[in-house]
Amino acid sequence: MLLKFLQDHWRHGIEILLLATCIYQIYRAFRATRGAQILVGLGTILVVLTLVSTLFQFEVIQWIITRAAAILAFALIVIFQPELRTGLARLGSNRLFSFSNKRRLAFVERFADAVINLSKKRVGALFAIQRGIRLKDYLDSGVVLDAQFSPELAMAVFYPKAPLHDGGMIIADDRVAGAACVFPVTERQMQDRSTGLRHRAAIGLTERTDAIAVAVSEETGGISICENGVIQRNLTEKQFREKLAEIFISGKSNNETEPAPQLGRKDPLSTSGDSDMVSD
Ligand SMILES: Nc1ncnc2c1ncn2[C@@H]1O[C@H](COP(=O)(O)OP(=O)(O)OP(=O)(O)O)[C@@H](O)[C@H]1O
Repeated sequence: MLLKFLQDHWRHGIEILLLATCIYQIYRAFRATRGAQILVGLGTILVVLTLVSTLFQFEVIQWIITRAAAILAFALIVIFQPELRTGLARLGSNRLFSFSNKRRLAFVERFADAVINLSKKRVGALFAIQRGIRLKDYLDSGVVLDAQFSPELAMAVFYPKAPLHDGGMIIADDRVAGAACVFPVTERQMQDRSTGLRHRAAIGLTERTDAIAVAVSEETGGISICENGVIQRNLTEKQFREKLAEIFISGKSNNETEPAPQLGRKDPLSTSGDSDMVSD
């Protein structure tokens, strides 16, 4: 009986699985974009209208829906062109870092040390770490460096009176690609009205790309990490190291919460001990 059912319907099963995977991947790629809510709203209206008109046989509404569908599809492509670009770029990106595991581990240690030192000294900073999607357009807005990343270099760049402190640093393949880069600021309304431009730029960049953004607040020393347009603010030193390990070493996305290996806590620039971050 069960065998017969499987024989008759295995194609449908695979079809449903394929469709569900596609819809989920498209949803994942577009969910952080500006037009996602509008699309969901429009889709819901269309589905409800179609169901109601079919159920009650409202012929005029059915006629309008069929005629309008093609025009609507074309209009949506034009209206949501920026979102489509972002979404398709995310879809094509493998979200992996192109450098080897060993180099990645060494970089994560150095990067964590750098951010924690900046935080302790309350030096404001913004980093973007490139993954699958290239950040070339944003690099063009700043100054190209192509240098080995080190906590000392990060401190020198973001030191308040340094010429390159304004803007963000782009890190690609564990090297500093450039600094003083301008990132796109999110257009979303923030629940927390105190979220300034640095943090909005971190959110904006990760909405449009698969990069990881890290911001250090000049005001409070708070460390924030941003992935897929979702910001986690005021992380403690331990939380920050764990989050980095989760992203770089276990390769988890920001919704997956399995504990990650903890990184070391050496602190080459700081004179103080291993205390946790100052929070807002
Ligand atoms: N679009 C942007 N791209 C990159 N960096 C930016 C951008 N906008 C602002 N910044 C950087 O952020 C700095 C501080 O901006 P602002 O004070 O509004 O941010 P904030 O989120 O309140 O951060 P903080 O807590 O450090 O004050 C600016 O001096 C500039 O260096």
